[in-house]
Amino acid sequence: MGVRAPETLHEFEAVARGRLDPAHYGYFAGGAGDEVTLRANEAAFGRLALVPRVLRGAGRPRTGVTLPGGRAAMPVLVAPTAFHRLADPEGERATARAAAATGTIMIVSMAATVAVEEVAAVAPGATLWFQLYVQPDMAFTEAVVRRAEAAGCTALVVTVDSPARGLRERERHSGFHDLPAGLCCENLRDGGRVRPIVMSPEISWEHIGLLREITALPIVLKGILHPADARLALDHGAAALLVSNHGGRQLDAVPATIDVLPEIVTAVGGAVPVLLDGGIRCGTDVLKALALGAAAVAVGRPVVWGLAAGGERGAARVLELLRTEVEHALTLCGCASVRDLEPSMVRRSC
Ligand SMILES: Cc1cc2nc3c(=O)[nH]c(=O)nc-3n(C[C@H](O)[C@H](O)[C@H](O)COP(=O)(O)O)c2cc1C
Ligand SMILES: O=C(O)C(=O)c1ccccc1
Repeated sequence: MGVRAPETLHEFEAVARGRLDPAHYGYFAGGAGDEVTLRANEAAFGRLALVPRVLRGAGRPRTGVTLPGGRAAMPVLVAPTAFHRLADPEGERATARAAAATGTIMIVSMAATVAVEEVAAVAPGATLWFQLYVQPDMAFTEAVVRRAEAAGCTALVVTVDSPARGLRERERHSGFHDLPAGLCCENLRDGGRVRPIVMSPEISWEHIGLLREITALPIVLKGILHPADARLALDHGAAALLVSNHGGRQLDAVPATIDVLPEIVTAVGGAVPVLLDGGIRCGTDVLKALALGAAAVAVGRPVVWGLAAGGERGAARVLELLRTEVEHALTLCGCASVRDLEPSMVRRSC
């Protein structure tokens, strides 16, 4: 039997599933509650159609984008996901090298299993942003921010959809409870111990104000779904917003991200870039989000599937697949760059 290399993101998931410990697969794949939102993210893209333009003589499209935290060669970033060493022994080192090879930005999770300094050191060509859960102990939060700055991260992505952890049945049933011995959240080391990540309902806009004073890094707020919060984010000095429902892992029954994107884009009114993650599984999904006003998107699980299927090469292949699919779809839509996409090129198909 010939073993063909995976050629789509869904094929990468199938290969990863076969290679991962079932408990770890359950952790990566699962969502919260009945997984309504998890399914909705992908399904909502399926209900949208692209309407191409013709005869524009656009030439070979440029896929690059410029964002507050730097430039990316394609409008697809690596979303922050925890625990990459469960998928591959090199963990986040491999992911960062894959991101560097594709010329895109990796958002390093606060819950990474390799320290941010080491991720930066082994992937010198990578542009890294750091994802932060604000910890109630602001002195410790500041220490983590300083580490990210010193490691060379160029933006701070503050996750705001997690005042508590989502209730994840699949994770529980598949038997994932904790990291195995030898692995820990390296960015939470504090002297001789590793602190647990606290998801606190006490975190408020005041903390975002404090962060603004602590750091000069651009702050991206991740997990905005309500237009009123998008406006508050602008008032509090956010440099960009990331429309996200945490891949359906926090509150179940929230809308698919692509369905709320237009409202958020309208509320922001061009003041800052709006990014989106959740359910992006191919190049045309990327074009749909960009046409509806996203400046870029991010992918979470697909990168983990690449990593589990083939380490650094697998993760790089997933990102390269997306890059070529985006370039090809732009060509077929008559676009010279991502800036030529506009809302009239997307319609509901059912
Ligand atoms: C296994 C896993 C771990 C995640 N860990 C984090 C995290 O540490 N911090 C964070 O802000 N978001 C985390 N997320 C959410 C992702 O950043 C992102 O919002 C989501 O995965 C996007 O959906 P997608 O997987 O459909 O692309 C995680 C998601 C997954 C699947
Ligand atoms: O699993 C997650 O989605 C996540 O965000 C997380 C947060 C802290 C530790 C581990 C994972």
